[in-house]
Amino acid sequence: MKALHFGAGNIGRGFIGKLLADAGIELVFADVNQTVLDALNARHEYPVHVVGEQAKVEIVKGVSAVNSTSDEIITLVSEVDLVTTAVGPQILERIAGSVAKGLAKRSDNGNSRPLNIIACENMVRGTSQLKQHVLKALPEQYHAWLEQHVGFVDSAVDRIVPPSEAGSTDPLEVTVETFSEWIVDKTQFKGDLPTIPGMELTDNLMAFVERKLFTLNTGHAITAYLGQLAGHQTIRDAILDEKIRAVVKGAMEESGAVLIQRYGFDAEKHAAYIQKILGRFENPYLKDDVERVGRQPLRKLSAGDRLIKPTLGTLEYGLPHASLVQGIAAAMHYRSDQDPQAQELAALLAEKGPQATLAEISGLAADSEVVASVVSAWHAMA
Ligand SMILES: NC(=O)c1ccc[n+]([C@@H]2O[C@H](COP(=O)([O-])OP(=O)(O)OC[C@H]3O[C@@H](n4cnc5c(N)ncnc54)[C@H](O)[C@@H]3O)[C@@H](O)[C@H]2O)c1
Ligand SMILES: O=P(O)(O)OC[C@@H](O)[C@@H](O)[C@H](O)[C@H](O)CO
Repeated sequence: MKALHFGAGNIGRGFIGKLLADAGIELVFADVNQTVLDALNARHEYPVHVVGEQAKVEIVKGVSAVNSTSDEIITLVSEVDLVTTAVGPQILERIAGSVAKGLAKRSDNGNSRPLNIIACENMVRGTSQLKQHVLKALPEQYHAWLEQHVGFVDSAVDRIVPPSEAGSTDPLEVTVETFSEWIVDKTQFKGDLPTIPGMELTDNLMAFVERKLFTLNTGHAITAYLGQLAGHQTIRDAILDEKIRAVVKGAMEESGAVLIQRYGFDAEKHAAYIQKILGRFENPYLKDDVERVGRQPLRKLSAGDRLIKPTLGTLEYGLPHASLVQGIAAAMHYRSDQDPQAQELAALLAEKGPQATLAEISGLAADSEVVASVVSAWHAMA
């Protein structure tokens, strides 16, 4: 079996690529970072530091890499059995063009072996969104062929992988926590279901996607935003701050109450899930900056993402949302010189003020009670 994985970044090297290579799949990474590409092609292996009480270094072997903007992608897509991505939600549209060209070539070549494509991004049904971008770029004459031979499989992916420690000189080295979870929608595959140790199959993906994104990522983002406001550099320092921890736990519980109503989760098990996540944020072996976790605040404040979607759920079911409101207000205070979305957020706030800015980014009604609560929390935090 051969796979093409877009994005040789933290989660690409530290989780998805590692699982595929460990399963004996011939793996080619596609990326745009020339340093990483050159190192992968020079060494064909890299170290993964799995940190925890019993730290170990695992070597991922037998990998190679191509530039994601080169025509090699087209040939690879026409040949491989599996395409995965971990590039960031905003990049999916950018890779869709070459994926579409590769699919057209695959069809022209008469390759009717099933191909499955799995986007491993922090978003709800990211692969389905990639499919829409691919369909837009693919001439209509190939659409029926695509429906017959290409599976677009949605997934939920969970493993905290910060960038390597400052001071590391190896561009390929990656440090990961022990925990990992990759859950894919088994109803969307074409051909036989693959057996890849570490990849779990489900027919109830939405529950898992929302459970992960609206618990871990909701809490993670709020830890980052409140952490930055309180002057903490890392997620660990922030979550060890009792005031922050109370809001983060409160927000995960508020979001959890929505998930319990929506998906019928067991309340006790969900409380244990939250507790475990708090422990993961505290991990003394990982140095995860609030700036990584808070990155791209406009994405994180959008209607379908980790802050607004759970809040909409509380409105739908008439449930409390005071901690989520604190988290949204803190997100609107996020600043980073490295992050264009943080700059855009600051510019919008300066131009339009908090009420109009929040309404524009999140889709919430400007005159709603919840927007008024966020605005007042935002002023209080300033
Ligand atoms: N790091 C984590 O803890 C984690 C965990 C779960 C999910 N995720 C998700 O995985 C995705 C990637 O996150 P990350 O933390 O690995 O980010 P990252 O920045 O470390 O990696 C992204 C990689 O994509 C590459 N890239 C950018 N444009 C590209 C293109 N056009 N073609 C191919 N590659 C391109 C970048 O060069 C980089 O190597 C995001 O959607 C993120 O939400 C991350
Ligand atoms: O990757 P983002 O920007 O969507 O979110 C930042 C972190 O919350 C995220 O990368 C987590 O580390 C990850 O989702 C853990 O599974």
